Amino acid sequence: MLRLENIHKIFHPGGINEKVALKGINLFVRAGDVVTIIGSNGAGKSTLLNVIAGVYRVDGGKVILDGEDITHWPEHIRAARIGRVFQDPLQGTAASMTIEENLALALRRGRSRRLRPGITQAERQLFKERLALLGLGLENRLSTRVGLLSGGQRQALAVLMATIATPKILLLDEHTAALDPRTAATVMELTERIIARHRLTTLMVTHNLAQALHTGNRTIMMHEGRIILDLCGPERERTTVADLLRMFEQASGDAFTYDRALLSGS
Ligand SMILES: Nc1ncnc2c1ncn2[C@@H]1O[C@H](COP(=O)(O)OP(=O)(O)OP(=O)(O)O)[C@@H](O)[C@H]1O
Repeated sequence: MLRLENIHKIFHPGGINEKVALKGINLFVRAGDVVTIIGSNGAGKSTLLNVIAGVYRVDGGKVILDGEDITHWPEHIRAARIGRVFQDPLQGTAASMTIEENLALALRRGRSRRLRPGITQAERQLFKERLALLGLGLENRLSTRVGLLSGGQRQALAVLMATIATPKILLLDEHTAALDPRTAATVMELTERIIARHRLTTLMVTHNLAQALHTGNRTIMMHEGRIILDLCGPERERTTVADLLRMFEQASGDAFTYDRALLSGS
């Protein structure tokens, strides 16, 4: 489904601030895989998602999505195939637009740059059905401006927006990290439900090591621009957070340092 071949990304090449953020990433993600991504600060996790989404051009390597070489496609063209949710609830939704306008934009993303006048009855029905699945009562508030919603409601809407056109791949970049723990748990539960319902191939960056192990079917660990660990199957099932930290130290020769990491849990 997604194949990354020898991806290199260098920021400010040749300058005094040169930073090699990705150093030859090779990754094959099968259709339906839900891969969690963990790693220390500055490991390259967000850069990796940005390279897949087309925010950053690569300095070497290929991005192949569903058999198509999308390495040189611009971000807005990839957007029709790639759903994305960011850490900041303000980033994925437009505050001054209503819930249904946001969903209409998401549904038409990458297809037409114009917002067609009006929203059809069939679209409105679809929005209501999908919003009802969130269980937050938003299906009765289609004309509410998104700026009036809570952070959690807004992030739940962002997940719905990223998935309403059934993307080939869903990219989640610490999308619950800015929420309080209870709201984060609710949004995570909704996210898992949506992924399962549409069997979405997903890459999810998380700072929560326990969550990384119990969400999805595979966990990769990054450090200094490389993938240093790739866990799936029975080996992953047996792995605890303490094992992960030990594995990190063995593979990187470093202590795991991550300012937002949640290390508790098994
Ligand atoms: N736009 C940019 N310009 C210059 N350097 C960048 C840019 N984006 C990221 N970097 C650098 O590239 C490296 C990887 O950053 P990235 O944000 O991908 O790491 P990360 O694993 O997501 O880190 P964290 O979990 O701390 O957010 C870091 O050293 C970072 O400072």
